[in-house]
Amino acid sequence: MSKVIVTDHPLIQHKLTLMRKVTTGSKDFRELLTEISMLMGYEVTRNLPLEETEIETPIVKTKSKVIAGKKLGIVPILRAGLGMVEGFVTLVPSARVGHVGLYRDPETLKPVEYYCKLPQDIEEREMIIVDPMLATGGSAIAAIDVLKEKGAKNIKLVNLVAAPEGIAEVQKYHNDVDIYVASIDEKLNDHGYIVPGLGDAGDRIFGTK
Ligand SMILES: O=P(O)(O)OC[C@H]1O[C@H](OP(=O)(O)OP(=O)(O)O)[C@H](O)[C@@H]1O
Ligand SMILES: O=c1cc[nH]c(=O)[nH]1
Ligand SMILES: [Mg+2]
Repeated sequence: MSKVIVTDHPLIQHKLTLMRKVTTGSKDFRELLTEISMLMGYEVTRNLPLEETEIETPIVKTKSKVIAGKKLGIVPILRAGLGMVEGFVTLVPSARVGHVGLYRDPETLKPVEYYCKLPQDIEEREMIIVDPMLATGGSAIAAIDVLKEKGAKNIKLVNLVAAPEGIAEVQKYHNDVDIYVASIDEKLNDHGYIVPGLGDAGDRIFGTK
């Protein structure tokens, strides 16, 4: 069974509270999401392998550690996932960025795919899917399906807020994918929105409502 890691660092929890507030506008919402993404990225990359390399400081020659050639790919689920990209690529500037475009049909709540562009060497990379919201789990499952079809072997999922229903669903279909979340909320409402949640993440990031 895959792991569910709740990143409960106080800074993440404080910033998430600010994001949840209905009075927080798009500018602050985006900035907070970037800051939280960096803090979550720190946890997600915790187990990257290290190797020693020879360097020279102004004082002596010495051995020091660098990340051991592990290649990363960041894949935001459009649109809302875009809000998490800057935080991750700030931490790992060499990461490639793929995009999967999915929207959730408001009636059926099923994901509809409209775009896909991924790095070519996806099978050699650790792929990190990012999306602020994991609600029914349909979008995350569809994105993981796409990555696996294109050859990805090593996938992690990073969400800000998750519903228990969505976590269970992802684990049912993809039990090899670890899930990182800042909060597991209470439930979904009748419209498939997370309660208490933070509303529609895409609309809040881009100011479309
Ligand atoms: O777990 P699910 O039930 O699939 O719901 C979660 C999805 O819904 C939202 O996207 P939305 O369809 O609102 O598209 P947007 O990002 O373009 O706003 C969110 O960003 C997730 O991708
Ligand atoms: O609560 C939710 C559920 C799906 N998508 C969102 O943006 N918010
Ligand atoms: Mg949306």
